[in-house]
Amino acid sequence: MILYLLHNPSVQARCYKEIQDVVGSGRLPSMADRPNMPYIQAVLHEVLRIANIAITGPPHTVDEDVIFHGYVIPKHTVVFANLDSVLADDKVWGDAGVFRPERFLDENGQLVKREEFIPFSIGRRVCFGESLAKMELFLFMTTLIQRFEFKPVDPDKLPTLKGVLGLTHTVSLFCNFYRRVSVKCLQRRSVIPITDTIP
Ligand code: HEM
Repeated sequence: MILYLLHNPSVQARCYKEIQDVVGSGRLPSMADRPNMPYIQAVLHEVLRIANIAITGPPHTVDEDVIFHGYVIPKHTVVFANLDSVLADDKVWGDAGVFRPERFLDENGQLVKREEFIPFSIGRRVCFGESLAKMELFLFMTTLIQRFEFKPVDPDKLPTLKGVLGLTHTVSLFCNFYRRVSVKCLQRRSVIPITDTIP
């Protein structure tokens, strides 16, 4: 998410404004704030869609012969579900390659559920940690954006959005964290240590 915020400073600014409007600077964001922060939720959805970390999910096998779209998949064949075939499909999203959080908002600015949003897969083996992951992402990102502004190390050269495909789909990121003035208002025990540049 930090990488996409570096590339989209106006999105970062709008996230910060929503945090200021709903939480302010005097306390930490909590899960009780989440329903009141549709824009940040839309940004998280868009990051999970466009930068899906588990493109195929783990391997599964079919436990009986299956005919799928005219193809015979014999019993015990190892199969991978290509989640990106939906998450990055222009026929579904129109402009799948574009980072556009608004696609998850309705005309009133409220979060909309899209059945094609499947970064955690679907069905019986859907990700066991989906709720936990969404909660962690919300709390981590709102807390970080409340305290820091993310800026590229070299303003003339943004880090690449191109991912590295391995067991998971990942990126390498170098970025500067600038402490926001408002952080002074937070209680000391809630201040986290920082370094200027994170790998
Ligand atoms: C952004 C974060 C995460 C993403 C995108 C993600 C995505 C996925 C995907 C695509 C699968 C494969 C589902 C399938 O086989 O069809 C999966 C499985 C699984 N995930 Fe996650 N996951 C995330 C975080 C977590 C976390 C935080 C936990 C646990 C604390 C977790 C626990 C699991 C488990 C246990 C399975 C296997 C479920 C099963 O086979 O029944 N995941 N996840």
